[in-house]
Amino acid sequence: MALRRALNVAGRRCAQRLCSAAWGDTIFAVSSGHGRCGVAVIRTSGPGSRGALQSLTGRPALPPPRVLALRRIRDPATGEPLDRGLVVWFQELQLSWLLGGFSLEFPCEVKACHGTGGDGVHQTPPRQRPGSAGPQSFTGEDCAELHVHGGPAVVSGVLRALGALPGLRPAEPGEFTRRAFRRGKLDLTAAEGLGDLIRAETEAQRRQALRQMEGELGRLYQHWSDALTQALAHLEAYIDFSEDDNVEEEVLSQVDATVRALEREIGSHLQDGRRGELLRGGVRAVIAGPPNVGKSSLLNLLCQRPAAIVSPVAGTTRDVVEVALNVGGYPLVLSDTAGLRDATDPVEKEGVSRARDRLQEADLVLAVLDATAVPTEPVGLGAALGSLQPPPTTPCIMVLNKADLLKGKGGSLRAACTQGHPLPPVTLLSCKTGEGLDHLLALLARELARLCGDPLSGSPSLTQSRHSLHLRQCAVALARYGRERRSDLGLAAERLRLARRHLGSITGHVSTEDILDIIFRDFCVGK
Ligand SMILES: Nc1nc2c(ncn2[C@@H]2O[C@H](COP(=O)(O)OP(=O)(O)OP(=O)(O)O)[C@@H](O)[C@H]2O)c(=O)[nH]1
Ligand SMILES: [K+]
Ligand SMILES: [Mg+2]
Repeated sequence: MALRRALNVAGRRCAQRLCSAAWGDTIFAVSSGHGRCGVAVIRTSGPGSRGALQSLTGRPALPPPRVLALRRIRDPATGEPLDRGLVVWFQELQLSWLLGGFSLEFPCEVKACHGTGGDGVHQTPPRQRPGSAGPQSFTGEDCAELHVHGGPAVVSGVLRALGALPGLRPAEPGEFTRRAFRRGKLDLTAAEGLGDLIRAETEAQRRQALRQMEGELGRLYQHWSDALTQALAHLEAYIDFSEDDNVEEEVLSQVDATVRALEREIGSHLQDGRRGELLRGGVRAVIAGPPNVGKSSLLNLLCQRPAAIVSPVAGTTRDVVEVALNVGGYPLVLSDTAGLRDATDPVEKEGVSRARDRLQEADLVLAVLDATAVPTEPVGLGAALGSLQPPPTTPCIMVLNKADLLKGKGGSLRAACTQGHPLPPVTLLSCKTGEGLDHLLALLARELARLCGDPLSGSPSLTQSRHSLHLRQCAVALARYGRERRSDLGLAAERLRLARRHLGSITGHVSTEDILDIIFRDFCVGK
C-alpha cells in the first residue's frame, strides 16, 4: 500500500516534470558581460537547451554532461560557420533519479507542485543537499554553455541563431538565478549574496558576499525558523491535549525558554551597528569644515585625481562631489561639501544647506580645519570641531590641514593631537606636500574596519534592510508571545506563526512575486 502510494507520488512528479519540460520556455543570454573580450560565455537554460546545442553544433550526440568539448558552431538556418569554441552541457534529468533517487529534493516547478495561493505566496521546495541526486546545473534545468570568441559579430551571430530556434527567448535580468531559486537550488539570501558578489568592488565586500552566497546567513535564519517550528508544534500539542493530561506543564516552559533564547539571539544580531549593510553599500564619509581649509584638496588627494575644483577663493565648492574609494579593502563613498559658514549668496547658501544635510546622513565625518588657525590645546580643538556641529553619535576623524605652513606652532599642536580623549582621532596633514597622508589612511582604515567588522569572523552579518525589517517584525511577534502567553494561548501561538512567517520571508520560503521582482530586478542579464 505504502509502496503503491510512493510510486504514485513518484509517477505524478515525473509527469509534472515532463509536462513542465515540454511547456517551459528556454532562455539564453551572454553571461560573461558585454563588450569585446577574449572569450564570451553564452548560456541557455530550459528544456530546449539540448536541441539548441544539437542544432548549433550540427551533431545529435552531446558531449558527456559537465565536460568541455571543442565544436564548430554554425547557424542552423544557413549552415554558415559562426565560430569554433568550447561547449558544455548540463543535464537536468539523471538516470540515478529514475533508479530510486526520488526524494524531497526532487526538483519541480514550484508553481506546478505547490501552486500559488490566491495571494501569490510561494512555498519553495527545500534546498538541495550538495551531492544529492538532482539536476547538476546552476538553474536546476537543462543548461548549455557556448564559450565563443568574444568579438561582437561572433556573439551577436550566436545570439541571433539561438533566438531563431523555436521556444528560445532572451533572458530577463536575473532570470537564471530566479529559476535556480524556484527550483530550490538556493534560498533568497544566497541569491542576494550572489548578486552582491557580482557587484563586490573590494575584498571585504567579496568576503561577505561569498559567505552569504554559500548559505551561512540563510542557515542561521533557517536554524531559528526550525527552532520556532518545533516550539510551535509543542505549543499546539499542549493546547490540543493538555486537558487529557497527556502533555506535561514542562512543555510550556520549554517553549517559553526557546522563544526567549530566540529573542535574545535575534536582538543581538540586529544590534550589529549595521556592519553588514555598511560593508555592502559602502561607508558614507563626508568631508566637512569651514571654507578654504582644503576640503576639496583632500578629496582630490585621496582619489588621486582632480575630481573637485580647488581655488584660493573661499566658497568654491557648492554641489556635493562624490567619489567611491577602496581603503584597505573596505568601500568608502567620500563626499566633498561646501564650506560651512553663514553665506549670503543664494547659490552658496544652497550649497551650505546641502552640506549640512550630508553631514546628518554621514556614517563617518572627516572634519577638516586649518592647522594654522586652530588653538593648540585639546579643549580649544574640541571647541573648533564643535562649531561644525557634526551629529554627536557619528564617528569622526579630525584633519588639521596645511601643516606645511605651521612654523613654531607645529610641536605643541602635534602634542595636542596625541592626547586622545576627549578628542576623536586627530591628524596633521598637508595636502600640498602629502605629509601625514599615510597616518590619515591608517586612521581611515581603522575606522572602516571598526564600522564594517571582519566579514569572516563571528556570525554572518545582516546585509540588507529587507532582512532587518523582517527580523524586527519577528522580534516584535516574539515579544508579544511573551505578553499574551498567560492570557490567551491561542493568540500566543498565532504570534509564533507570524514570527516564523517573517523568518521565511527573508529566506524566501514564504515569498510573493512582487518581492521577487524587486530582488531579481537588480541582477544583470545572464545571471
Ligand atoms: N599651503 C597649503 N595650501 C593648501 C593646502 N591644501 C589646500 N591648500 C590651498 O588652500 C586653498 C583652498 O583649497 P580648497 O581645496 O579649494 O579648499 P576648500 O576647503 O575646498 O574650499 P571651499 O570649497 O571654498 O570651502 C587652495 O588655494 C589650495 O591650494 C595645504 O596643505 N597647504
Ligand atoms: K576654495
Ligand atoms: Mg571645496
